[in-house]
Amino acid sequence: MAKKIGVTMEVGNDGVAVITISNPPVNSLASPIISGLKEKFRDANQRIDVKAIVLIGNNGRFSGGFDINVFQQVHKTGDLSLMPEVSVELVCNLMEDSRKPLVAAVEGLALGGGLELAMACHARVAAPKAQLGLPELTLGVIPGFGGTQRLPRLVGLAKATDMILLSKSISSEEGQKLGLIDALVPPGDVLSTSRKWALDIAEGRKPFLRSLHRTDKIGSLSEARAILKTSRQLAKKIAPNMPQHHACIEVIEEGIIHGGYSGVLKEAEVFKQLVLSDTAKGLVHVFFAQRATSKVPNVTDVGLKPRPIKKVAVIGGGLMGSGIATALLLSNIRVVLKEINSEYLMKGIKSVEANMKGLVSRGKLTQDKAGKALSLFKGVLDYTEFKDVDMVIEAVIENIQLKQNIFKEIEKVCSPHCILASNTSTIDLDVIGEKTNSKDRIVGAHFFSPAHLMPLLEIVRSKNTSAQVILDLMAVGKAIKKVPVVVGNCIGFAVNRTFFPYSQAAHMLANLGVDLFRIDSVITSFGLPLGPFQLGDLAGHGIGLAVGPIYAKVYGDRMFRSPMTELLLKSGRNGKINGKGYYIYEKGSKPKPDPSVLSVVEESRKLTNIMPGGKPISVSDKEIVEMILFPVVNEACRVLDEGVVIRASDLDIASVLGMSFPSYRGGIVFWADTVGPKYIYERLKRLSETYGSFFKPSRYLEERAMNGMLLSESKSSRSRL
Ligand SMILES: C[C@H](O)CC(=O)SCCNC(=O)CCNC(=O)[C@H](O)C(C)(C)COP(=O)(O)OP(=O)(O)OC[C@H]1O[C@@H](n2cnc3c(N)ncnc32)[C@H](O)[C@@H]1OP(=O)(O)O
Ligand SMILES: NC(=O)c1ccc[n+]([C@@H]2O[C@H](COP(=O)([O-])OP(=O)(O)OC[C@H]3O[C@@H](n4cnc5c(N)ncnc54)[C@H](O)[C@@H]3O)[C@@H](O)[C@H]2O)c1
Repeated sequence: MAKKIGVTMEVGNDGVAVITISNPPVNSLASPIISGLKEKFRDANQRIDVKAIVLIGNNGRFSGGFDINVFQQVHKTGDLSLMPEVSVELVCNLMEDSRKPLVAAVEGLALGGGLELAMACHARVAAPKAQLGLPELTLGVIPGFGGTQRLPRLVGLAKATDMILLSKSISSEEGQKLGLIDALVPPGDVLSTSRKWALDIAEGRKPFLRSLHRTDKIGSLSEARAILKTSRQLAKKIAPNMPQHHACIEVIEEGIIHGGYSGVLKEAEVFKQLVLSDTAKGLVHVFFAQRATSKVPNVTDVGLKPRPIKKVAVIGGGLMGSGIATALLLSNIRVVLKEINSEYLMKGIKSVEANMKGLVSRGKLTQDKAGKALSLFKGVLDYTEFKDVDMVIEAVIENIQLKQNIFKEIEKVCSPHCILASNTSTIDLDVIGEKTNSKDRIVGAHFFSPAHLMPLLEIVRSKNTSAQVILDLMAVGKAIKKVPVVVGNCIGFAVNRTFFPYSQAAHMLANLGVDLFRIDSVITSFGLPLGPFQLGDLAGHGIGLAVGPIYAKVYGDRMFRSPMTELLLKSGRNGKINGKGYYIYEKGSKPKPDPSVLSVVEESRKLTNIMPGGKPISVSDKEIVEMILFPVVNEACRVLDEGVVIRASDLDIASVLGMSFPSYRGGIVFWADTVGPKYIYERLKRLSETYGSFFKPSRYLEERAMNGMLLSESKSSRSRL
């Protein structure tokens, strides 16, 4: 059925014109909606039978804001004229300055431009639990329909800057306490109350308030300056590489000093500059890339329905199993946790409890909800409880035989519809399921540590996994608030495989004489939260040593073998776990670079002996970024070439959510396309001539560079999924 897009107006016998936005699913403000709104407001203002106006969104959602597809079109074409003029003509002239009162009837959500339209009305009536916010900064822009000026005037400057800079939405209940919402009424009464409110304003029983004209919540100039100073410090901390946070504060300040209308004009100007920034391009790409992961050919488009998953068994209560159990419990899924003996079981149960406690102490979970989640949890030492579980997630130590035996056992005790998932990081799923007759039910559920916090879930599909099982796991992933990305079966899957050259390149640079703390600092300035050495400390060097040979077996032709990890472990440094790695870890303080680790580095340098002429190489910060991240791009090319991901943007999302690659750079492939495949190819070629095959450009990269194609272009990519 075609989507019904448009704006309608109906005038009732009471003289109230109800203007309705219809653009499923979120009533986004696409161009026809904006022109429709202009037309209807003009019409309502001219008609003598209209005394007052109510603005509402169709199907219980006010509006999800400006149509983000338009940003994407502007990015593709560079044509800013695609952005309609809204903030003055529609929002100020036709709405806020209208002679007839205007009330917003807010249901479901009012986000971005949606909330901005509501704030231009003369009152707001809302249903309970509606979501209100200005999330524009997450898209690399600032609110552009007057939100930077009206929100501070309605809720106060401190709260408004907090909501805008952190893109935090609030509920309509909180909105009412703050003064953003004038009345909170049951869902069925929103429209009737709004009509009455609009008439009350028209007939002088309620005040005719124009948000932009208000000053009562702004405070004195010195108070405002103090708040903006704190906001600038916050922006520097949370978004050092992004322009929109600072730009937004400047725009808010303009309105404080020179008045709201002046602020609106500056807002429109800055908004247009930011739409074309690289940051906006990256973040808008990530917005759509994340949603695209829900579309899996032959899985989500063949009429299958996800089956309900109510009870899950987790085998292994170590680091991963306890995190996975926590994530499931938090979404009200019953969990049985199986361990090998009561001591380990108690440890696993305590870890789950500690995870919950951590969330409560950080204000992310109420004590009540934690208690409810734990009431769904049971520890076991045998398979009795497995007979009625809908899914098993195996998270025992990385041992092929052990996993094979476990799958053989659970196949016998679980029901024939039960999904059999493994959280393995490195073992081929076909091998894990080798001893079973249920290969279609075997699937990888690859979580990232800590599993209850990290947002990515790689769903690993073997050649036998059924579409129904993939769909069910996608639904569970969403239910536990992860972003599921379906990937193919290979060593390292999509994320760990793409990023295995990350630490190896760092080791090569360190062995070439570059200071390892400088490497970490250059990479964090680029935007990754941890440099490769600190990341190694966090994961634990024992894991690095165990996994190395597995990768070497398959990708040996492009590995840099460094003795540094082994030397590090020999010197008693296993990273954060034992308080000592490249950095020193002390409770309550930030990791400190440990100068005494340099003797380990020196020893490694002697053994590898790769410094040209025995002297440290001299490299710029830019070269460090390239030498570390271009090999990652090179591996990403192989992942695309082999069809390990369905589309390039899936790898972008996986890199952002699994490796914390900066979202404002759009993910690993998007960033590489911004830099240019030809440039990356030429740099890698030069590097491979100097430093060997670790840097050798892949065939896919070479082809794209030679043909002037982007890495993300799908022409020759062959998905194996
Ligand atoms: C000038 C102004 O100041 C500028 C702006 O207003 S910029 C826009 C500000 N608004 C936003 O950032 C809100 C973005 N949207 C969201 O956060 C969420 O989509 C939501 C909370 C509205 C709904 O979430 P949810 O129900 O989980 O649905 P979700 O899957 O995200 O979206 C449903 C569909 O609507 C689309 N959509 C959501 N918001 C959209 C928007 N503002 N524009 C265009 N499409 C949008 C999604 O792309 C998705 O499309 P698909 O089905 O084809 O993949
Ligand atoms: N550590 C990570 O960052 C990470 C990330 C993703 C995936 N993984 C994978 O997750 C799995 C578990 O890793 P981990 O780091 O949690 O290991 P871990 O050593 O912390 O925990 C493993 C647990 O499994 C238990 N166990 C062993 N045999 C068992 C059996 N027969 N029945 C029940 N319990 C049994 C052990 O007692 C132990 O508590 C591995 O396959 C690993 O590759 C690890």
